[in-house]
Amino acid sequence: MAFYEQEVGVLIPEDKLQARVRELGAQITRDYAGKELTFVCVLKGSTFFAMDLARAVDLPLTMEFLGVSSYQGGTETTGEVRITTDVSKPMAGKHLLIIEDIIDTGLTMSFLLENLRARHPASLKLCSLLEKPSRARTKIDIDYKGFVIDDHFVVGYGLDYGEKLRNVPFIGVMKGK
Ligand SMILES: O=P(O)(O)OC[C@H]1O[C@H](OP(=O)(O)OP(=O)(O)O)[C@H](O)[C@@H]1O
Ligand SMILES: Nc1nc2[nH]cnc2c(=O)[nH]1
Repeated sequence: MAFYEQEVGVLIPEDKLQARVRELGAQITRDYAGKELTFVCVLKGSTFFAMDLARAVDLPLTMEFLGVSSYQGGTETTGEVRITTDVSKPMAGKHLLIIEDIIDTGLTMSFLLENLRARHPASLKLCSLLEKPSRARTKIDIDYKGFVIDDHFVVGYGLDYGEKLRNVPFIGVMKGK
């Protein structure tokens, strides 16, 4: 029995996740053909998704990582978004695709879009595995979207509960919460 089975129920199973990742990868491959694409992966939550998606994109892409934190390990946003790790190169003139795990209130992405736009990229688009529209506090346009979910605090496939459970292989919900 896996360590998480007693506390985590399945919301989106692994095979459905992987199939959707392959579809998104194919779409991104078509849309960015002939362009130099840079993934801006948002730490820490998007890492599992970003690694699988990168392998599903048939283009010579560049990977950058940008750390932001606002939940501080809890289940409610603090409302204060902080950059914890910045990208390693200038972003000016590049075709950027932000890779995120979830758009919930939208506060993190609103901050990030403004921050990256100010660095004058050639283009800036957003790919998010999940969207939770019921809790949106600001409108975020998602160019590539995996799944729309109801109002659950989800875990797994990169998403944490108190910094744990990121290595659960599916998108899950906490049982009894
Ligand atoms: O739309 P919002 O309400 O702003 O929530 C979305 C953000 O919350 C999570 O990050 P978190 O601050 O928990 O950091 P982490 O990715 O390191 O877990 C998640 O990875 C998103 O970046
Ligand atoms: N783990 C986790 N982090 C989040 N950050 C914003 N929404 C969520 C969520 O549902 N789960």
